[in-house]
Amino acid sequence: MAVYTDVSESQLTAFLADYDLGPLLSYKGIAEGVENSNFLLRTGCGTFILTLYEKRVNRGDLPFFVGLMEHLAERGLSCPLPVHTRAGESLGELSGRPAAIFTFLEGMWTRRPSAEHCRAVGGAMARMHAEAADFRLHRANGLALADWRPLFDSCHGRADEVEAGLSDEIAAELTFLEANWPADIPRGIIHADLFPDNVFFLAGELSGLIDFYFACDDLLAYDLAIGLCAWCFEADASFNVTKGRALLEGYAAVRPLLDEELAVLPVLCRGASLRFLLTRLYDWLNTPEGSFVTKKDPKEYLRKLRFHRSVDSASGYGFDTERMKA
Ligand SMILES: Nc1ncnc2c1ncn2[C@@H]1O[C@H](COP(=O)(O)OP(=O)(O)O)[C@@H](O)[C@H]1O
Ligand SMILES: N[C@@H](CCOP(=O)(O)O)C(=O)O
Repeated sequence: MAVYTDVSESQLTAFLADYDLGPLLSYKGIAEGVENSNFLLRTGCGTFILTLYEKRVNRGDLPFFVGLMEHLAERGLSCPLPVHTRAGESLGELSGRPAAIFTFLEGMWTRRPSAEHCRAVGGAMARMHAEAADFRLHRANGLALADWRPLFDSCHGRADEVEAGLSDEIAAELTFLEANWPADIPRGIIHADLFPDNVFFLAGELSGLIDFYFACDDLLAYDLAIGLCAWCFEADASFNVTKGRALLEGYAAVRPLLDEELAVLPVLCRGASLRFLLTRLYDWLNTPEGSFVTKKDPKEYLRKLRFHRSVDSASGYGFDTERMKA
């Protein structure tokens, strides 16, 4: 359960006094997510999400995140909208943390993604990339290649507590990625955390995207690599090529992929795996015992990383150039 900061009824009532949302009826911590504290909030005006921003979110980035959600919603992409105070503010302070209230998005995330879910996610990701292209704000990726080594340095001494030899394996992977990371492929604003728990479906249709708090400027195909990692593996760590093909086809139907992007997909997937391996490793070693959060397993991403090392072209992810041209 991700609630790092407690909120008392009197604090919340005082916070809500700036909004036109009617009286507070109830609120409770949400048992999902790992980054921020989220509460399901019911007021006289309906159901909302209250978010208190925690460790990895910089205050200075909040206008980018909130503005991006507003921009995408204006373009017809379904995502939470910040609720404004009577004074027009979308960000405030609650229990010593930056805080905001968002509209509630109907739908549920899927625990068992099918190929059709993957196709829908690919399409939504490509639409997000296209619609965000003219968003006025920018944000460098705070978890890009250059940030992985310092993150590793902060926990490499204890990495072997998770698996023997892990420290050496990560060090070798970092060296490979630093020497082989692509540069000259299309860039833009990416979601950077489009995992199944951040995509809602309702009656079988994709109903919206949430959790834009890693969104940033980066390689568009890196978002696809994150998607392949997050959506297309089975519980036994095998890669499902049918799901991979569906995700890539769903994306390419909206924004065709360049040969240069397809060529570097295996490297981008290795990078995406290492990025989530490292943040999970850091959290695994540093989250205090007794915290109200379900820690995510770093070894899941070690297994994914090892798979990507065996792939040498986009066809290994199911991409079929002839089929896409047909
Ligand atoms: N706008 C929203 N509408 C409905 N549910 C939401 C909304 N925002 C968050 N949630 C719920 O809160 C959970 C955690 O939100 P998320 O943004 O993923 O948190 P974190 O930033 O901590 O990862 C989601 O899995 C979802 O159940
Ligand atoms: N998706 C990341 C962790 C970030 O969690 P989220 O709740 O913000 O999606 C992972 O799986 O490691």
